[in-house]
Amino acid sequence: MTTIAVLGAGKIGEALLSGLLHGGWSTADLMFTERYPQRCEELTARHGVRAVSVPDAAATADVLVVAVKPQDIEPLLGELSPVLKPGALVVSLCAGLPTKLFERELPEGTPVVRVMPNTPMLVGEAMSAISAGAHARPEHLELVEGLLGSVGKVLRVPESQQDAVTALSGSGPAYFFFLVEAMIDAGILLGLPRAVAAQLIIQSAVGAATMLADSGEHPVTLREAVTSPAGTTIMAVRELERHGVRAALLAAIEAARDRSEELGRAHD
Ligand SMILES: NC(=O)C1=CN([C@@H]2O[C@H](COP(=O)(O)OP(=O)(O)OC[C@H]3O[C@@H](n4cnc5c(N)ncnc54)[C@H](OP(=O)(O)O)[C@@H]3O)[C@@H](O)[C@H]2O)C=CC1
Ligand SMILES: O=C(O)[C@@H]1CCC=N1
Repeated sequence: MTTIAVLGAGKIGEALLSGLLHGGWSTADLMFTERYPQRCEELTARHGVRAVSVPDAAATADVLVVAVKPQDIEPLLGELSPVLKPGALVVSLCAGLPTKLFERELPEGTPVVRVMPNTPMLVGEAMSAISAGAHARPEHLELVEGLLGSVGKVLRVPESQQDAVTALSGSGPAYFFFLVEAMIDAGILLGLPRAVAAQLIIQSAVGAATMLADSGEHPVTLREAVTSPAGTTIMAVRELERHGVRAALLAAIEAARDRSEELGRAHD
């Protein structure tokens, strides 16, 4: 069995560990590193996965998944480089960071796969996009597909598209959460109890997402089916257009793409 070490088990690192465990991986095949002992104890208590040092992770794991903030990458790679086993696969989940940064800081020939996942991996519904670095071979991509396939869907993309992917699906769940939060507030505005508003909106989101995923219909067709002539929905749609919600989404996602590019350039 492949052994996986998550280097930096914060939000996404913990989501990956938890998703892998739910996807049938064994605690014996998983490990993580973290900076502070208290965080290590919390994670081990929650998931039964062991905390290790970076040298121990490098000595025992077949795959090292880097999940620290982009701003923290250099010290981690400095620690990892001298202890990395030849042939070990390095998988980066870091927004913006190009594979060439890892290849520059790690021993010559290290295979690197860049991944942009998202937090729904916690419930086995991640969308992950993967790109090979210069030394990653087909079997490395297949290994990463297998790993991430146990926590959701996986797509191969050219690395040049990863900043756009980060802005769309990496950050994407946050946009939906934001929308749900605002719609629940609208229910409060209309005088509904918060718990009722939350149930109405969350189930509507689940239903809409399931229709999008299962029907194969275009979102426009699905929206049109809700929008009755001279009815309620068209009144809401007119307000969404009047307030520039579509333009706001385009600008927001472009800003996220620009930030991803900027995070990468910071390490040139
Ligand atoms: N959150 C998300 O939805 C997604 C995040 N990502 C990417 O994943 C990475 C992590 O993001 P996120 O999980 O949100 O961030 P977090 O800050 O929650 O997680 C990073 C964790 O790594 C720890 N850490 C930092 N340096 C080291 C080190 N040298 N050794 C061990 N642990 C270390 C941090 O500790 P401390 O808190 O003490 O600094 C923290 O617990 C980022 O690069 C981000 O771009 C990608 C897709 C989605
Ligand atoms: O906000 C971020 O930078 C990370 C990357 C994608 C989602 N969260």
